[in-house]
Amino acid sequence: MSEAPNTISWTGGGDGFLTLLDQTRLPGETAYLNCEDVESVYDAIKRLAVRGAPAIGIAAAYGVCLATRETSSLTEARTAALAACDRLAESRPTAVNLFWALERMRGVITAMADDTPVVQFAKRLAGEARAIHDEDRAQCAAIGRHGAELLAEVVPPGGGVLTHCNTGALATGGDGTALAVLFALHRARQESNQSFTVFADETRPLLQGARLTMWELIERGVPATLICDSMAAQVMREGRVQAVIVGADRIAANGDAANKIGTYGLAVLAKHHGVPFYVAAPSTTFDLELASGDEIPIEERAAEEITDGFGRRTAPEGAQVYNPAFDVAPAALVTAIITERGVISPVTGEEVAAIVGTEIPA
Ligand SMILES: CSC[C@H]1O[C@H](OP(=O)(O)O)[C@H](O)[C@@H]1O
Repeated sequence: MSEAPNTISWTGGGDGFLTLLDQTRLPGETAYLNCEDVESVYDAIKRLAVRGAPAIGIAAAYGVCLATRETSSLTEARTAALAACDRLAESRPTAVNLFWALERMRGVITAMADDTPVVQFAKRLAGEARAIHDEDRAQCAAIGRHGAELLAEVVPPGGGVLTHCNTGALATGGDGTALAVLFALHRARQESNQSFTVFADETRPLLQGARLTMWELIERGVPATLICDSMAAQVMREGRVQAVIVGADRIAANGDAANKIGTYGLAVLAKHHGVPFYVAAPSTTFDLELASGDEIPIEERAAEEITDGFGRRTAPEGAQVYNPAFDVAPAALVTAIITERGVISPVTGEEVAAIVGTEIPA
């Protein structure tokens, strides 16, 4: 089983640079982007060269560190870093991890004493970005542990688990969220040869499932079957799936979870077929200021992602297109939310508050 891909890495100290595995080139090419300014990080997030709620936050945190290059005074460095936070916050609207990470960087920027040398300021920023990265890595491992324990009771030997989009090492600073659970369950079952199959939805329009999840699962030796999004109902009806597990980009205080478009439909299908539906996400994906999923901003993306999705135009000129990148699974359809702090079940505002209502580490 090969190691996790090097999705995001920072080279150097305060004057370092960010390297991103360009996910738009996978699985055919393993290509890296070296980012030395804020705008290149903004662009990488915008076009999903780096993607996935936790990974977006981590990349943005490192992006803020790039703002201090070419500055010679603390005032100049602080102004540039705060402007970087504002710019990176404009990249994508739904994944709350982006805004959580930027708020954390703003806290460091504003707390810095006025007589701090620029070199020390830059070093402190890089240290905070690295801490955000390291914390997410540990959160992924904990989500994997909690989730594998839960799914071990639900997925029999030779059973199946369906997942949507990509929630692995490519989407986080560690092994992933939903995929971390599946990697951990696979490791636990390897010794007794009681494996299971992952059914990966291709996840139109950008095919994160076909391109990225299948790549991660194959690389890690996890049995996987690729299906079209439209096949999920049939696969459940045939009894091939004993659980559905997905990630999240923003979870409201009542447990409503926004995730890649198509997730809401899977939650409805799972309910209809009596299949448990799990969401895996770190506490940094919760937005307790939002009472329900109705308040979660849903990103709409370019029509060309649908009309030109296979390298050629597949829809007639002038076709009207609607391309929401996310939808919301209501808490009532979610069996449990698996976090690094434990499992939220039943999914109610009270249970959410009990597990993540405490102070989210700053
Ligand atoms: C571990 S969070 C992954 C989450 O992010 C994905 O969205 P995108 O590929 O647009 O960044 C999708 O919603 C995944 O569940």
